Amino acid sequence: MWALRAAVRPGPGLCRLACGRRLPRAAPPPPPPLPPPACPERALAAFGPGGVKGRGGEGRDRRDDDGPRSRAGEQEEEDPGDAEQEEEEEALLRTEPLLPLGTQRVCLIHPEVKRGPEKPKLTRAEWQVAEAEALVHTLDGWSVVESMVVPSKSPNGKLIFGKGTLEHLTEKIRGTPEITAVFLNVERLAAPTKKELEAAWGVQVYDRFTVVLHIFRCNARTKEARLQVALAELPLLRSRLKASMALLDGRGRGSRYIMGSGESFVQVQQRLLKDQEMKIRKALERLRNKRRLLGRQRRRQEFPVISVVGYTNCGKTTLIKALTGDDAVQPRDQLFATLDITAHAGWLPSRVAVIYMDTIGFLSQLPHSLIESFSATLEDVARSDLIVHVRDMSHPETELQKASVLSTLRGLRLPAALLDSVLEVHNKVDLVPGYRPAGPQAVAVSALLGQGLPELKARLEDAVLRATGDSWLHQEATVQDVDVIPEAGVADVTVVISSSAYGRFRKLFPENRLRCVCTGVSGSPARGPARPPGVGVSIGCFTLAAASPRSAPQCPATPDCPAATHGPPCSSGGGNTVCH
Ligand SMILES: Nc1nc2c(ncn2[C@@H]2O[C@H](COP(=O)(O)OP(=O)(O)OP(=O)(O)O)[C@@H](O)[C@H]2O)c(=O)[nH]1
Ligand SMILES: [Mg+2]
Repeated sequence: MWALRAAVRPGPGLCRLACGRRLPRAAPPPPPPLPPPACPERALAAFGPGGVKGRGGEGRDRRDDDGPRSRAGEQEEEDPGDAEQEEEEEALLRTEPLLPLGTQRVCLIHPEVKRGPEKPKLTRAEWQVAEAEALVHTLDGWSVVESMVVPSKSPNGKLIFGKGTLEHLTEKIRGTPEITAVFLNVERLAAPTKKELEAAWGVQVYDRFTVVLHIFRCNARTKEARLQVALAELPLLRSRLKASMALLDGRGRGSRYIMGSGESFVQVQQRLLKDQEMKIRKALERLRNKRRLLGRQRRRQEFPVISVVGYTNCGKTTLIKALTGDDAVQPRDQLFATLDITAHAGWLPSRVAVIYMDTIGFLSQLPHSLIESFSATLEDVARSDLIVHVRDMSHPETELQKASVLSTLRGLRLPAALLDSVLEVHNKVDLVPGYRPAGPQAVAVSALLGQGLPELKARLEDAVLRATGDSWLHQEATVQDVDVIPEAGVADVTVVISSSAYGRFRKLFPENRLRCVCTGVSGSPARGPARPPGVGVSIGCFTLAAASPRSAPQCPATPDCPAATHGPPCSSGGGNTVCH
């Protein structure tokens, strides 16, 4: 199994870093130009079903992405027991489109609340219109022919417009034959309101929920994301059922029983939807359990994980592409291009291998059921070592976007330390001439042009080391030598450390992948050149998966030191032990 080769950045800065919770991975001093990870896909094999992108891009038409890039996914497919489940899960996914295919010329109506508690803060109507237009443009063949901001007292109520406004709108829409549909920029339209407006305007009327859901449906590729969309769609199906029920009732046919079953048509439909919901939830739970399991494997492999979050279209994927050099990653200028959490291997300056997690973008007023169904996907964010919050500094609503992202992050109930250590990356500064971040907390970059990346990488490294406690040995001991053994997937770090510090080290990192192999007493080593007496203990650290500390037999000479599987047996004396 591949493992991290090196992790500790040499230099005085490390001494300041506090001790953390993970095993240090040491790196050889002055790092040579960095090669890409020798086997990143193996490293990435620990990622969830369909959630792995070793080298690969994104594309809305690539529904088979669960496969080749996800080793975990491949394994699942190989298991014949899974075939039946896969079939069942496929059956739960609806295929008919939510919105009509082909060209649509849309009239965008944005109801604006001018005062009162429903008046949105930190934003302006024209920005909200711009975002709604971007949503429409995300749809293939859809364009906006007319955008209108219309006063409204209660955009989310049953009566969105006053009588006069409604008449004016009806006249406008009916008098513009190019308009084939209306996008009413409200979160959800009640079924009767939708019906009423469609009858008045003579075209289909869509709300934000339906449009966003449709985009999600188009962009979801992994099974989990697709099932999440299917779950989020259920309220829509229920309200459609309600509407058709009202219609049937109007004709006096709503309560007719089917073939003596004791259930009316509507009751049958409701039951089927309930069954459907239960099955989707079960299937999602199955997939999530797999993802959690794989997440645990990933943590065992000790790769620091950096989650890249931010408002949709802020440049998350572009940044990951720039940081990893993965040419196959395909950022796209559209909202919700990324819907599945994907993992990408990269290297920090001192050859610390890290995993970047690309995440779904946030959106203000994201429909509730969508947030709910996708929140599990964001579980991975909660388990990362560091969160990078990417912001589009060229966007007029950048502050609102930040507020929206932070409120979503807070809703994820992240560990306080993780939330406090969020690193802000101010992106797209090439579009804001002379931009300087206000405080030292943020790093300004242009992911597209590669500006500011060296500083960002250095900051990431500091933050990762701080978070993972990699600095421990550098702080508490003197690192003398680092011997990287790539074929074994380990690094052998020799340090000089006092017995008491060594004891603390073993206490602090009981679950680590470290294996120390004792070879002799300092001053009279069993192997290698003599060391000055009283210097301390040299520890050979075998990082990551290749070592299996739990199964290693105990060293006969030093009870707290697992014995070597190679090299001479260790010995101790004079209060010191020499280990390799
Ligand atoms: N000018 C400029 N454009 C950028 C920069 N970074 C990203 N972009 C552009 O912004 C658009 C969106 O980039 P993505 O990386 O797909 O954004 P994202 O945050 O991953 O978007 P979603 O996955 O949809 O949430 C693309 O057209 C990028 O080329 C930058 O630094 N400067
Ligand atoms: Mg993206």
